[in-house]
Amino acid sequence: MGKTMSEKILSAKSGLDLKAGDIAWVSVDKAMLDDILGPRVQIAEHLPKLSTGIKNVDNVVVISDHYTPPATVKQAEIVKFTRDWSKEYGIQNYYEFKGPCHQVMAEEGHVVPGTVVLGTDSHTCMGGALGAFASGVGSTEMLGIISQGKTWLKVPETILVEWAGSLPQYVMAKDMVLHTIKHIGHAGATYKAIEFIGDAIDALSVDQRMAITNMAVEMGAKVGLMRVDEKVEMYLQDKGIFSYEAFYSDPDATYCQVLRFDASSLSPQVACPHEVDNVHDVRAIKDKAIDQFYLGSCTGGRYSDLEIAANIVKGKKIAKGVRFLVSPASQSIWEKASQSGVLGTLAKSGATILAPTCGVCVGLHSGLLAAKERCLSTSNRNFIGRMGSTEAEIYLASPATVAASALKGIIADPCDIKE
Ligand SMILES: CC(C)[C@H](C(=O)O)[C@@H](O)C(=O)O
Ligand code: SF4
Repeated sequence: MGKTMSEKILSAKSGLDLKAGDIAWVSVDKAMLDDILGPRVQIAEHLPKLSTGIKNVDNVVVISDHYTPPATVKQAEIVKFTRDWSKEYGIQNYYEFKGPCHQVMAEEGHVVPGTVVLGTDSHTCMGGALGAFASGVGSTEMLGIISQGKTWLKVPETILVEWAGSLPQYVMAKDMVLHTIKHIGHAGATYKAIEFIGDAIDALSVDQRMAITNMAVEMGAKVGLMRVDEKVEMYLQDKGIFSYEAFYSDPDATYCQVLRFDASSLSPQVACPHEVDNVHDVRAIKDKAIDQFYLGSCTGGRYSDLEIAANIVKGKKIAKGVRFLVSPASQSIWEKASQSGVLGTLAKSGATILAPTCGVCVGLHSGLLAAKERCLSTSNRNFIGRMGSTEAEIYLASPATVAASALKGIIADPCDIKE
């Protein structure tokens, strides 16, 4: 009987012939610790008690991203602690102020097809766009991983999601994943793998594919996987990565569920307060007044996100009285968007450009919402209190929808744009 990508990757990393449901010790190729759930939580305290220390520091990546730039002394202390801990243990792969960890992991070449990448952040699953078994784990589990170089995992069953057809103009990958979440639900894929295939997936850039795998966890999924194709190969070559073993699901692999969608008939989607699966067509919600628009995060702050937003606002001004915050998902995206003029176009429209950070997305600093305010955001979570006041409302949408809406100060359908 054929195997899925998950079964093949975990079989290779365990040395066993595994199938969905099996539990096995699996070697971990890259362990990512972020500043919020990394060293400062149990790990620094208990690691010295383990005779092993860190099994292989080359496999450990530490990224300060939630508290950078620090907005309080406490946050600065956490970043300093994370930095000092990494230095004490000789960890070369330490990054700070570079942007959200998942974007940094991909950009710095730490996510490789056919490998197991585990991180102390739930959106680690974004790495599945590069054909890696990438997933979030807790701090205690991470302590075991860095000291043993392995962990035990149950091989997940796989839900196959096929997106056929081709996206209409201004309909994006974010709309595809919001529509998928609407059908599967915020817990419908608990401990499953979701494999995304189809012409509309293949047509996406790697940047855009990452918006989809990033939100696999918003359906409860362990991993979100996509095939390694020539676009992924080019992305990796650009990072100097040429040798790896990519795995592909067999034609006769077994799936626990198969969902098929048509991208050609998809319209812009929006997740309404206060659940990520409270998804509706924008045209059913539009005209709702919005106070703050946010273009950023590891879900919607990549270059192609900024570029489509800049193309929409070019030569225009955002609505009076609203805020349009833009935070590139990494330092290198910031540089590229600065050099290309994309950031300048956004700024000229009235956007406020912020440093690459998690802060706005997770309500730790920058862009906090006051009571009764509404935010339309390209990020991935909209639960109560996520971005500031518990009396604020957060709507999740694509970069095109956020940009088109910022021009009007209300939720607007980008497909209504007159060229
Ligand atoms: C690390 C943690 C605070 C959280 C996560 O694990 O995803 C955060 O990054 C988020 O997006 O909610
Ligand atoms: S940008 Fe948001 S979703 Fe991504 S890692 Fe940071 S806090 Fe989490």
